[in-house]
Parts: sequence; structure tokens; C-alpha cells
Amino acid sequence: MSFISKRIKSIGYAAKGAYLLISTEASIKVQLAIVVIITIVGLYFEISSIEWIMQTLAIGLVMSAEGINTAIEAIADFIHPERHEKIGFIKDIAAGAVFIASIVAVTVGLIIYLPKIT
Ligand SMILES: Nc1ncnc2c1ncn2[C@@H]1O[C@H](COP(=O)(O)OP(=O)(O)OP(=O)(O)O)[C@@H](O)[C@H]1O
Repeated sequence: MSFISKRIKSIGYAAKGAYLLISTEASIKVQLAIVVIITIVGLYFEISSIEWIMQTLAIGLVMSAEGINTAIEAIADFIHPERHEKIGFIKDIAAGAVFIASIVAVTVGLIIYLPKIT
């Protein structure tokens, strides 16, 4: 198989993964709803290109972290379905990464919108 067709196949698997994430993970569905709301808010306040870029990066950061967290949870449950202190620790730090990304995203949102509503 050529380099190009291999890469195209990989993009197909990745797109399938994104679909699986959106169709199975409740937290990603909530984040997608937030994407729709924040996009409407951005259009309403006519935010600048830089603000759109910051907002898009913040959302992408959270959703990517959530996807990786979901994958880590799935691996943990697959390799060790029973409760174990180490599995709890691994899941907690993976969730911690999503928490940090979410704080960054909220901070970006506050920097963009607080001056517009005060
Ligand atoms: N096998 C386990 N052993 C020890 N602690 C666990 C185990 N599974 C989960 N936990 C604890 O429960 C928390 C929640 O884990 P869980 O896998 O249910 O994730 P979640 O955030 O509820 O995600 P989701 O709703 O997508 O499944 C973990 O962060 C960890 O503290």
C-alpha cells in the first residue's frame, strides 16, 4: 500500500474515532452543545478574528483532552476491570488534564466576553 493511501486510511480511522466519541460520550455531547451556544454568542458579540481563534483553540483543547481521557478510561477498564487503587489514580490524573483544559477555556471565555458585558 502506498504512503498516500495509508495516510488516507488513517484519516478514515481517526474520523471514525471522532464519530464514536461524539455518538457515545455524554460529556462530548455536552461540550458540542456548548460549542453551538458559544458560537452563537460569538456571532452576537461580533468577536474579532483573534478572539475566534482563541475560542476555537480553547474548545479544541478541551474536546481533545476529553477524547484522550475517554481513551485512557477505556484502556484502564479493559486491562483491569476490577477496582484498583492504581486504576483510580490513572483515571483521576487523566480527568485532571480535562479539568486543567476546562479552566483554561473558561479563562479564555472570561477574557473575551467579560469586557463586552460589563
Ligand atoms: N477500577 C477502578 N478502580 C478504582 N477507582 C476507580 C475505578 N474506576 C473508576 N474509579 C474512580 O472513579 C472515578 C470515575 O471513573 P469513571 O471511569 O466512572 O469515569 P467517569 O468520569 O465517570 O467517566 P464516564 O462517565 O465517561 O465513564 C475515577 O476518576 C476514579 O477515581
